[in-house]
Amino acid sequence: MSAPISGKAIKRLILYHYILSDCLLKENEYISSQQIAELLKIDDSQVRKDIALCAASGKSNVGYNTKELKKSIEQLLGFKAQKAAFILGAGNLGSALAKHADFADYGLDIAALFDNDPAKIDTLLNGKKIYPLSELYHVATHEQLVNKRKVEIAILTVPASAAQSSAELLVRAQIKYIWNFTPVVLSVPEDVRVCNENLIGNFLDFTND
Ligand SMILES: NC(=O)c1ccc[n+]([C@@H]2O[C@H](COP(=O)([O-])OP(=O)(O)OC[C@H]3O[C@@H](n4cnc5c(N)ncnc54)[C@H](O)[C@@H]3O)[C@@H](O)[C@H]2O)c1
Repeated sequence: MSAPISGKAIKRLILYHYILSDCLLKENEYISSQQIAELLKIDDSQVRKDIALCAASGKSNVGYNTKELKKSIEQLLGFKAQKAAFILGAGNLGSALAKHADFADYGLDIAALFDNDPAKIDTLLNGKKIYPLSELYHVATHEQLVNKRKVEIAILTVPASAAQSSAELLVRAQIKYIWNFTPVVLSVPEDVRVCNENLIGNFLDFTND
């Protein structure tokens, strides 16, 4: 089995993918690692090392075929493999994420949303139904039995006060990956992975010179 790709490499590869998508729009057939490195203000050798992970090969003097390299990155990062997710908390953030069209391009399909506001329950958001949180287990089971897909990802955008109890419901519904936007350190079993998303942390990191 090949070694897992580091988080930093994944983030750089996604930036290369943005650049390649832009090149394709501009009908640029080739791009060199140097051009990518200059755009991102990083080392050319780093770009070549990352691209080597996709087993893509360039042509001397012209560089990489943009279409092929974009496809190789998509294969490497599994953009085409469909991954279904639930959103818990259909408020400002949860709604914005549910409407984010780009998720589908990266293989992330929002299967359903959950909330506890009676005014939101049974309404549709971007074509996806909002269920009461009490139906989480039932909807997860239905997805598995009827729609033949296991939803293992959840995006947590409830208020902080509801974060831990929601995480416990997610664990019971066999969710294995929680993308946690709440400002709460969740306590979950070891086999459940939590990614804590923190815009303020990123902002402070970025402005902390
Ligand atoms: N990670 C970040 O950088 C970042 C940025 C902004 C907001 N946040 C966090 O994201 C969360 C959502 O923020 P928002 O602005 O969308 O809030 P919001 O109030 O607009 O939305 C919260 C939603 O959760 C629902 N809700 C409340 N209690 C619930 C429960 N027990 N079960 C199910 N649903 C419940 C509410 O009805 C509402 O629809 C908050 O925890 C906030 O702190 C994080």
